[in-house]
Amino acid sequence: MTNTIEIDSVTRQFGRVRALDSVSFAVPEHSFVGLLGRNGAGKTTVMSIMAGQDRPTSGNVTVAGHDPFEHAPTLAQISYVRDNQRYPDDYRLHHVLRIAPNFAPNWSPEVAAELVEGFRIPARTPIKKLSRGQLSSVAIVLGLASRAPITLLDEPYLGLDVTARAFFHTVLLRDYEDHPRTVVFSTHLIEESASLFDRVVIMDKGRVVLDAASDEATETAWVMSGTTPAVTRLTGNAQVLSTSTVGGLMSATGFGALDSETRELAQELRVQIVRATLQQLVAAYGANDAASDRKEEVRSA
Ligand SMILES: Nc1ncnc2c1ncn2[C@@H]1O[C@H](COP(=O)(O)OP(=O)(O)OP(=O)(O)O)[C@@H](O)[C@H]1O
Repeated sequence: MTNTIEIDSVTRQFGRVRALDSVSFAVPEHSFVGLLGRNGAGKTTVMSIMAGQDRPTSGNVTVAGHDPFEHAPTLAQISYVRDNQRYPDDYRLHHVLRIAPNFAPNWSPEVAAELVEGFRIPARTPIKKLSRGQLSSVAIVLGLASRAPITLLDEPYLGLDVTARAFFHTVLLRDYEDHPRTVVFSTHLIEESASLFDRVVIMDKGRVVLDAASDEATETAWVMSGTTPAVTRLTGNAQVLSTSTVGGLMSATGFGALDSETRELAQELRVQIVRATLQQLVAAYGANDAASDRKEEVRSA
């Protein structure tokens, strides 16, 4: 499979802050990748490098075969949605919709019209007076109606109400199926978006801590709950990412295949083992200080 985006040993230093620390991962063509992690993990930094708006301090980035920075043919293939989009003061929606197709050769007026109506974006209000959610809606209209081969969505949901988010998912999935493209999507609303992703890249403290097919990631992650001594015994040799205790009970979230012996012992000790959700997995990596010191190798269970 061809990789549309390749990030190779990328480091980005802002003064004393190392926002990205030797980050490597690839985004296969026409895949839908969830870029996840805690505040400050480095998601926006890596996305703006992919979008050609910033350059790494060291390392290499290839998008559609080129370094995207100031490379016009590559930039023309990218649609980048983030929350800091600025518009001229007197702009209203129709100004944006008139200009956008000049930058997007695959522009779909039908998708734009459907989104504008579904999001209920007011046509006459100046863009600078729109609400937070309405501003996000305008950015999403640009991001999706562009039908860019490479679509980068950085927290596109800010301020969007629950109905708007569900509507956005429906249009996004339908249009992605009809017009396949490579999508990188960063969000903190993990449960809501998990079904969209075929791959997930989890970052923490500027590093990639997990890069896997989403099914594989959750099949290999587990949550054990039971009495503290029992869970402690069972997790003795396992890779535990985070634990919490309440009274005499413990819950541990971990990653890695569990053998049949461990599962039998769990039954004996009345420890419940369930598959972790993507949200539990991301939360566990974010709570684990050791995880960002290594990148997990994914093994099938
Ligand atoms: N221009 C900058 N100057 C200094 N530090 C920066 C700059 N841009 C980002 N950082 C720092 O780099 C780190 C990564 O920031 P980034 O915005 O990539 O995180 P994020 O994962 O997108 O977070 P969030 O989920 O909160 O949006 C943070 O510690 C941030 O403070």
